[in-house]
Amino acid sequence: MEPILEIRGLVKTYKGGFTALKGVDLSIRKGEIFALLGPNGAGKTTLIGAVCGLVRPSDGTIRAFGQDMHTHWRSLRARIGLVPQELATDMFEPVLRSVGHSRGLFGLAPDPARIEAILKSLTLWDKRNEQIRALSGGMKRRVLIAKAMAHEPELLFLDEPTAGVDVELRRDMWKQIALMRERGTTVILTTHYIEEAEEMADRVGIIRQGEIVMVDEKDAMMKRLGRTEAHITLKQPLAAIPDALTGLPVTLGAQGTMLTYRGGDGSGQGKADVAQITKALTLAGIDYTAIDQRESSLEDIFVDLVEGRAVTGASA
Ligand SMILES: Nc1ncnc2c1ncn2[C@@H]1O[C@H](COP(=O)(O)OP(=O)(O)OP(=O)(O)O)[C@@H](O)[C@H]1O
Repeated sequence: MEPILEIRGLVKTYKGGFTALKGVDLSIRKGEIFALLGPNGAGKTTLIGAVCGLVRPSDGTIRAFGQDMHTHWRSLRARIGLVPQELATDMFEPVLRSVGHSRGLFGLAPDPARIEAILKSLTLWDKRNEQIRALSGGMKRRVLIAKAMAHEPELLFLDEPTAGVDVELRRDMWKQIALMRERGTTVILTTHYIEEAEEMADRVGIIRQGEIVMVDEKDAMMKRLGRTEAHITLKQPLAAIPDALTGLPVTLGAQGTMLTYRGGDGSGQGKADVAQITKALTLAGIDYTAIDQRESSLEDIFVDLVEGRAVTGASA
């Protein structure tokens, strides 16, 4: 199936000469939730801006719904929604009018029933007659989502949808996003909250310094890059790593009382290795008092990738 969005060789060099995107390739599948993860300044907002017409690309092509965005701009842009990080306009408008107005901007006829349903689903209906500026930060964010949903986009970008919102609202938003996906909307969200990507995304892309360093199914990424880390506290210090552990990724701490294992591949190999280590220690008569073992999360994987430690490979 043709991707719903296909970005090829996208470059953005800002006026001052800074290149924020260095030839990005990315394909988004219809109906998926795609999380674009990256640290501050990685180029996430620039990438979204290029697709939504807020940033003029310096080079590259963007195709949406099988057509070139540059040549079919108006008709394609109307099918794309954007929830930006902040609301720039409309502060003095009442909620209902502002959200309703979003349809008109994209040339759609008014649909009060739909607007009512959206506002109710975001628990904004009671606030419909209030000016947006009078709402709390979290409520303002809901208004942004409502505005983006109002014109029934097939492809929806959410730029840091839950930055600075409380846990309850974050969970609410995740539910909203899941609902949109159920209705067939393709969702691309940017986030630095790894938890958000881990919770929501089907696929994850990691962007660093204007380059996509990895794109993969979330589950596959965790499996492929997953690691087990185990710290084994020994009763008596050792002078060297026991022979029985030769060949395993084990280090001995400076005091000789802590054996650390870092290895595995997310497939269970790590756990098996740790079991083998403890068995070998017991057989060698080496006592230990504690084992602290954990599997790496998407967060660890992300930090490794961003710091350039992990091997990259998968492509868009
Ligand atoms: N208008 C601009 N002129 C010059 N440089 C810019 C402009 N907009 C962004 N940049 C630079 O481009 C780089 C990427 O910025 P961008 O906002 O896309 O990153 P981001 O990944 O969205 O970051 P954040 O997570 O902080 O929102 C940054 O170094 C930023 O300073």
